[in-house]
Amino acid sequence: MEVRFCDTTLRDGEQTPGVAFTAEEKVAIAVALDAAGVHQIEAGIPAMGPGEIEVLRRVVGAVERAGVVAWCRADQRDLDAAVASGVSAVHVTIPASDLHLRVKLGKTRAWARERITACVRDATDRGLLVSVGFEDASRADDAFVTDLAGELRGLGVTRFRWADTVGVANPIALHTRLRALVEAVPGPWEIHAHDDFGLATANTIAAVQAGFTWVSTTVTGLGERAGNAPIEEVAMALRHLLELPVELDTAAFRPLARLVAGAARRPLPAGKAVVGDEVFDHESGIHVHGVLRAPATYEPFDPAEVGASRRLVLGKHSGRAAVRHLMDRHGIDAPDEDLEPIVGLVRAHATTHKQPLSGDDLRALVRRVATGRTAPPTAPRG
Ligand SMILES: CC(=O)SCCNC(=O)CCNC(=O)[C@H](O)C(C)(C)COP(=O)(O)OP(=O)(O)OC[C@H]1O[C@@H](n2cnc3c(N)ncnc32)[C@H](O)[C@@H]1OP(=O)(O)O
Ligand SMILES: O=C(O)CCC(=O)C(=O)O
Repeated sequence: MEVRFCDTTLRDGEQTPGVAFTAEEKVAIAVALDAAGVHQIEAGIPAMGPGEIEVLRRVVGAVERAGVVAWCRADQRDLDAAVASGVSAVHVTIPASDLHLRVKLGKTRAWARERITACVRDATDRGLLVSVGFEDASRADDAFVTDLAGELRGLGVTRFRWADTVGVANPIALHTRLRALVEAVPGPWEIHAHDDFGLATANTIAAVQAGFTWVSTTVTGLGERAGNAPIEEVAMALRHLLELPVELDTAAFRPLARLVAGAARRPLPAGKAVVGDEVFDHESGIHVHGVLRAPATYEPFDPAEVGASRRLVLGKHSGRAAVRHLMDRHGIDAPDEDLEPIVGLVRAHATTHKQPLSGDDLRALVRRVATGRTAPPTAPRG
């Protein structure tokens, strides 16, 4: 089974407070996502007005392989705007929880049923492909969602999105709930997870294990509040933890992450899983000792798979194997008896400077140890 990706960097990603992409940035990100092989790009919200409609038109014109979908409320005016944007697919969202229906909108479940049914009919009559999103599904009554999805499936909905809008799902309970849902209403289901408790990727994987075949992701997890499930994490976890085929160009993730980080003005953390600058660095003595024998000892996959390379760095936690390896790499020679004192100086240097040592730093420390060894003993006092 191949899992399909609907990337929403340009919709939910851009909803991150303070983030606003220009038209050029949106087109560039869409083209990069397309080149990376995502199946569908959720490119924006036509109801926002003429500016967004024009950007959507440009994205539709620029993307070659992926489908482009416009996000809509369950409102005919949003569908009008989507048609004006030139997309052939719309994603129409209806709040599913009573909290959202009653408290936020002052509406009932009957209203939701009537409204989304009318929108789906309207959209299909206009020749649009329609997916339906259940907003706040994780806090909704499962029976309501199941019944409504069953009714809508008969109207030609291409897939359903189950949204954990405020990130409150937990992977184990989610798996049970979603498996029952897929059994009751077979067909494509998409998971849209938020990361408020740091569980967006875990919940996305759990949904796939439950039978969901589409995942909603954003580059680096950009999105409302704590964000969404990061495309790079979900793709690598599907491939390596579930051993599912992932046909995306995973080497594109790192340049894509930098493109989005720049456009979003949100620096990429060095330790960001898969795409951070330093996630393939090793410093600890035991790790470097192992990696020198077999990288798999301390790496879950080959960094080359995402266009990265491993670095062995010298720091406070280094051991002799790392020091010897880096001395060899930099063409520095020293007898084995010097290794222990060199490691001691490496620790002290890293603690003082709070960064990995360069080749020149190491050379200077090796020289210091050699000088201390060969220096004549100081004369005793007195
Ligand atoms: C969980 C999510 O991420 S949902 C997506 C959220 N994204 C955004 O809100 C970003 C873009 N949004 C916007 O630009 C604006 O909110 C617009 C253009 C959609 C609407 O703007 P406004 O007409 O000024 O409405 P406003 O933002 O104040 O309130 C939201 C409106 O949408 C309605 N609404 C909210 N969700 C839905 C829905 N799924 N279906 C139908 N109507 C909905 C609300 O009832 C409210 O309409 P009302 O004022 O007629 O009662
Ligand atoms: O598209 C949907 O249906 C869900 C909208 C969303 O972003 C969310 O609920 O978090």
